[in-house]
Amino acid sequence: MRALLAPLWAQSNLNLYMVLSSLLIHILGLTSTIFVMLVYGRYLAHGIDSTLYTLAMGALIGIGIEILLRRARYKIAAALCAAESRKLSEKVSHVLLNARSGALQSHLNSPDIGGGTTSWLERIGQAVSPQPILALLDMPFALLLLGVLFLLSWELALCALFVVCVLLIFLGVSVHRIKAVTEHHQLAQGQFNSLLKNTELTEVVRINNAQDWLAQRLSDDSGESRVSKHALQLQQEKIQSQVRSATMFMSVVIISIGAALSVHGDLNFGLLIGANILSARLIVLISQPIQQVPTWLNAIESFKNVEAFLDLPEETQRGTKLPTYLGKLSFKQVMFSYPNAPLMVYENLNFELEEGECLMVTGSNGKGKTTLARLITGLVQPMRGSISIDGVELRQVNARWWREQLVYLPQDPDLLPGTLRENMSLIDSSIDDAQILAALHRVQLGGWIEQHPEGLDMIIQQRGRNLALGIRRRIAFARALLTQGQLVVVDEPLEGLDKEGISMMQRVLGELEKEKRTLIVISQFTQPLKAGAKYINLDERHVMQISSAHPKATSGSLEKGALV
Ligand SMILES: Nc1ncnc2c1ncn2[C@@H]1O[C@H](COP(=O)(O)OP(=O)(O)OP(=O)(O)O)[C@@H](O)[C@H]1O
Repeated sequence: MRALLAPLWAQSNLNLYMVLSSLLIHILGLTSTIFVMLVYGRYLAHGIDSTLYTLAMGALIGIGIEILLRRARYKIAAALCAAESRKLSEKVSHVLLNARSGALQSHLNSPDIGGGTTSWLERIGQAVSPQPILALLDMPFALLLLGVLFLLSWELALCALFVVCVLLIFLGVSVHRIKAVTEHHQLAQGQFNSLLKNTELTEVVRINNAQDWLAQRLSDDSGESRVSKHALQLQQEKIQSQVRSATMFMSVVIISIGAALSVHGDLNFGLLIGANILSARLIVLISQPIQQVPTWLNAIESFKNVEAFLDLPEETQRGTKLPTYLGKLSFKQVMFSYPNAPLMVYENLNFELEEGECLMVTGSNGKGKTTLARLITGLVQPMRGSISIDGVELRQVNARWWREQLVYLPQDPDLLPGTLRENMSLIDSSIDDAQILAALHRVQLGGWIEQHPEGLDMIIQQRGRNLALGIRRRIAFARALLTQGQLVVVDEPLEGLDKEGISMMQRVLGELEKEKRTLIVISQFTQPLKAGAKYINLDERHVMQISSAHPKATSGSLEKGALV
């Protein structure tokens, strides 16, 4: 809660101004009460018109100043809230861009996080906004009104206090109920939203004739979400109706007791009306922040999520940068499992590669080939054991520097929204068009780019999914080659490639090997190996050792020939 009220102590000078202006606003708020009392006491008693004009003018000036002060206070609060929201979203963006990928994915994929960073920030933004903040700032001034009411009539002040206490008890019960309803609503809404996202997979739905199935799920989940929303609205309406009833009840109590006091000569009529106005304002000041409770509950839950998110471990940016990386890589007793996954991916993985050596990694689907590439690239970290490069623990190494040492072709590469040029020079903005075109020629995309009307200015859409798979993989390979890294990791290098693409891949990998780069070729097909290449079969689940044996090629890879 303290964090949600951060704008209240963000900048002491502005906050002091807000507090002082609130004090003035509430003093000026007494204008109408004083006006009524004076009209009754002076004008009605003596009937002098100029007294009425003066009083009316004074009241109008008071109200005018109050309006101006409220407006200025609102603007300051809005600026402070916007600054706090900006700070928070910058922190969240920083974590999104720098947290360890594995930790980030498992956190965001967890079922009970309710929405994701955008909806967290949206809910927090609703609470960290001027209206709820000012309502809270105004609340203590209820004591000022109560004090003035005591000065006017202690009997009426006690009555008002009684009504306020009754109202607070009722509101307390409603707030308690609304807490449970809000939690349920957030959960139901989260499920509905995640299902809605799946409807974006329209082709899968159509190909599998899954319209009825999805429509039923959507209807069930939207029903659940609707029911919980109605329950929430009902509770909100209950709070508002309690406030309305309390206002009317307060009026009846004040007028009745006040009338009785007037009859006995203990209170004049002007005081009675003034007390009635004050008590109505009292209810407003007390109830305003309480009506914001659903917004705060929403935000508190989201804030807890954001706090856990901000605690995610970041990639090592301050770690060691080796003067040069020779290309050695070693895995020692590496154990790895994805968070919350029932099975270990590896229990004890060992291998060592010297500079310029070649390793072939194979294994059936799901045996951890891609995971091995993710461990090498530092996207995920081992639970036990060590990965070292040139004898230095990978954990200690600066993550950005390490990525510059890698030529990594993922199995399912993505491109980022932007131009092709921007995509090709992500790792180093000084890469020029000539270098990009040379890389594209190297993967035999020279003709393709020359024929394209926009050339390197072509806009990449849908993470590159609008491009043919083979083209996207070649672009990703060309982009990876631009790092000139010493360690080459290619995951299913032949996937999606045509005959020409396959011979390109064989040629380029051969060139890289001749350049003495260390090569890791990951493929579910046991490629015919070059003599001397090391080999790991991840199907052998126990201790996995390098073997120089020449595995038989599977039928899927026979015609493709040796990769390197
Ligand atoms: N992000 C993830 N969270 C949880 N489990 C995962 C995640 N990614 C992969 N896995 C699991 O880890 C295991 C190894 O997956 P991996 O993708 O490394 O296998 P693979 O050998 O590359 O498979 P394929 O041949 O199909 O590409 C699988 O059981 C998979 O379900």
